[in-house]
Amino acid sequence: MTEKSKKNIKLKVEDLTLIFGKRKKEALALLNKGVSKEEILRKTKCTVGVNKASFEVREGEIFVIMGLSGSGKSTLIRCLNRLNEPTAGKVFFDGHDITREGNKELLETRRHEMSMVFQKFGLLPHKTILENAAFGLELRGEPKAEREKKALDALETVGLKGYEDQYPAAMSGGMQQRVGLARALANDPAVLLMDEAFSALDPLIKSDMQDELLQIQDKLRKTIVFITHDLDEAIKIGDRIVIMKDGIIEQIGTAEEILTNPASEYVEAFVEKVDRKTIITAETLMFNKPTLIQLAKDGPKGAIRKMRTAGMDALPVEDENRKFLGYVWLKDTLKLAEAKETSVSKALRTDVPSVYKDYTVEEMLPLISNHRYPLAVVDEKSGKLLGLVAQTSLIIEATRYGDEEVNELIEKANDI
Ligand SMILES: Nc1ncnc2c1ncn2[C@@H]1O[C@H](COP(=O)(O)OP(=O)(O)OP(=O)(O)O)[C@@H](O)[C@H]1O
Repeated sequence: MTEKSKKNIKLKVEDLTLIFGKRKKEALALLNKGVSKEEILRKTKCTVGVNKASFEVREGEIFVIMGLSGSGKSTLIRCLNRLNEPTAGKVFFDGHDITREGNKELLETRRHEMSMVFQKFGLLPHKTILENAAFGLELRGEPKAEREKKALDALETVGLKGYEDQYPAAMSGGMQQRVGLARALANDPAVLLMDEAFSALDPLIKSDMQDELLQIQDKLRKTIVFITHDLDEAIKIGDRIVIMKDGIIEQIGTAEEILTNPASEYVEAFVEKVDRKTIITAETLMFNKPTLIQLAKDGPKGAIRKMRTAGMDALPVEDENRKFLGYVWLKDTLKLAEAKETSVSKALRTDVPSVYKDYTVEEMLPLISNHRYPLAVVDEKSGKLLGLVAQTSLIIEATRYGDEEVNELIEKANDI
């Protein structure tokens, strides 16, 4: 798959279950027999918070846990640093099992390896912004000068340089959350756990914070587990997304994987209203074994044969290194054949747009208006042709679920 899948596994969660209530053992036994959450509540008065969750978080990714209220997201993230004690299952951090750590070891892990950013910021009102940002370091006993230096760096990273001496009450919600983030970053943890960190913010500030987080992530490449009930937020910031319902993981995948291949009716209903244009990419839509013309081998006659067999009046051309060169049209190629030319190079049109595999439908749509052939998808580095995206696929994706632009697009497509 992608580069990311080759990276190290930072967190591994195996069959994690958390049950609230006194009769946990009894409830767990029922759960293992397949009894439902409602039935378990009725029989034992215990609530199943998380039900046999398993997943892996890769180093350097933003892993989003998403679900409606009560689906178990907070319970699950709090199991990762054992703020909630799992009833069953394991949590591995860098290969060692956190669920077996003693109190001292656990405290070390929390202070050094995993920092949490909360929805309600959790700032101390009588401490300055600098002291708040340095608070995690103070807890772990770092000398003042060192912790202040690290806290200042972290404040700069989140765009709060110059505010060090202010107090939280003087800051807006967005700024307070930046301090919360700076405090977590100052610890330089391997993993950031963000529990609905932006949910309390106004929409515009929320969007700014998401952008900010993505920029910070570009630089720092932390492993981030991020909880949200907002699907748009999950799609915007998540490298991969988990969708939870009733404590159970319904699906894990990239936004695109989830959208193109929802694992259940629940997920399908959930993602139904998402604007697919901004998510579906060339990589998903392309057919990757297109008929093409090799400039060094195929003369006009060979090219015409290929076009007729493929039923196309234009085909892409590549050189001997499989680099995409452009297109030839049937009508031009026929003229070359008549003139007994031996190469199609005179018919080659190089002024055609090509796209990379991460281009979204939205980015590709403007390219269809004046070109009648499929769009060439080329490798960003080598220029090799990876595949072609048919214009009809673009239109189908763009117009799914009654998009308003449907008529306009179909008209455009008919014109060309
Ligand atoms: N301390 C608790 N005692 C008993 N049941 C709890 C407790 N905390 C959570 N639950 C229950 O566990 C389930 C999962 O709750 P959790 O708070 O993890 O969901 P959530 O997806 O984070 O929801 P929200 O977005 O509302 O915070 C729910 O059924 C909830 O009622």
